Amino acid sequence: MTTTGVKRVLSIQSHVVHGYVGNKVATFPLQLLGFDVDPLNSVQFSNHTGYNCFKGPISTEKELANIFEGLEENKLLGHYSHLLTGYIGNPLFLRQVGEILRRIRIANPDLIYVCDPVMGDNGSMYVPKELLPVYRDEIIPLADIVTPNQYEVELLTGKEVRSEAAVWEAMDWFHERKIKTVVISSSDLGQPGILRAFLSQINGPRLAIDIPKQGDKDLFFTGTGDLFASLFLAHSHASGDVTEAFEKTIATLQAVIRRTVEQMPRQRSSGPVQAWERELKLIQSKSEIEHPKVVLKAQRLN
Ligand SMILES: Nc1ncnc2c1ncn2[C@@H]1O[C@H](COP(=O)(O)OP(=O)(O)O)[C@@H](O)[C@H]1O
Ligand SMILES: Cc1ncc(COP(=O)(O)O)c(C=O)c1O
Repeated sequence: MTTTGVKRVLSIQSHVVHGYVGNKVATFPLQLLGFDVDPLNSVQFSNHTGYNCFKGPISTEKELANIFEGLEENKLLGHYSHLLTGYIGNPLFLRQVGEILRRIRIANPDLIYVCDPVMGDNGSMYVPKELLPVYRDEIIPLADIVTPNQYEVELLTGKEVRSEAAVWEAMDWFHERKIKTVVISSSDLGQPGILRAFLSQINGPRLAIDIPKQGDKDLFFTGTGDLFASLFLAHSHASGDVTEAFEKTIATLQAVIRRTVEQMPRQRSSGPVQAWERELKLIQSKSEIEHPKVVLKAQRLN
């Protein structure tokens, strides 16, 4: 089956009952941007792992193989234009994703694999450390597009990334593994109040966007990386122009975060912001997902 003109994503990520991370944050934007989404849940948690506690099952590789068998026996694999993977909580499940990818690529050699190697943020891992070698040695080399954050780049390359020169060196680490497009969704390179996002393409542009940090200094958001990956998948498919895809992705993220900050139930002075108060105002941002207004432009660096 040919997937020319088909927009259908198999999205293997977390499901949370409350809040917006993983498949809960990726599905709505992809659907609004015209994609059929087939969510396959790697875990089913009560809420994301940044709350005081989280409960719920982590899927096993056997459960994944079983669901996949159903798709395969019904000859549905050729229907996918994209595979998107995010939060996965078990190394054997992740290894099974590699096997699934090989089988979907047999059915559709044009499949685009977008890998968000979700492992942690700000210097700490929130998945078992055994996932790192599986991502690094088995899964990342199979990807077309990767969207790590700064910390995940450091884990994968085994090198500190604290300067722009180090960013480009890290980009080459990915390109040497034949990954065409690498997007570092955010980095803190020491410029106060600024997050810098980077994009590099083999035989293509090297881009950076400076993002003024929204919210108080120590306020942070969860699900933004997952939202980034889903939006970038959609916009890069819609436009052959990777600069436009990068700018639109950041534009929507900024609008969602702005609304989230503005609609926080109470002011920062009344104690630390609770995890539920920081949940992204995703549904309320429908219009900015459909029609991103680009304010922050990309700088071309090559
Ligand atoms: N405090 C913030 N202010 C403005 N933008 C932010 C902020 N936090 C995250 N973002 C947006 O979210 C995107 C994803 O970044 P980030 O959340 O750091 O990724 P990850 O969740 O993978 O660590 C960034 O490109 C940026 O557009
Ligand atoms: C269950 C789950 N999925 C996904 C994520 C990834 O979130 P982010 O998009 O902020 O990287 C997290 C982070 O805490 C999580 O707990």
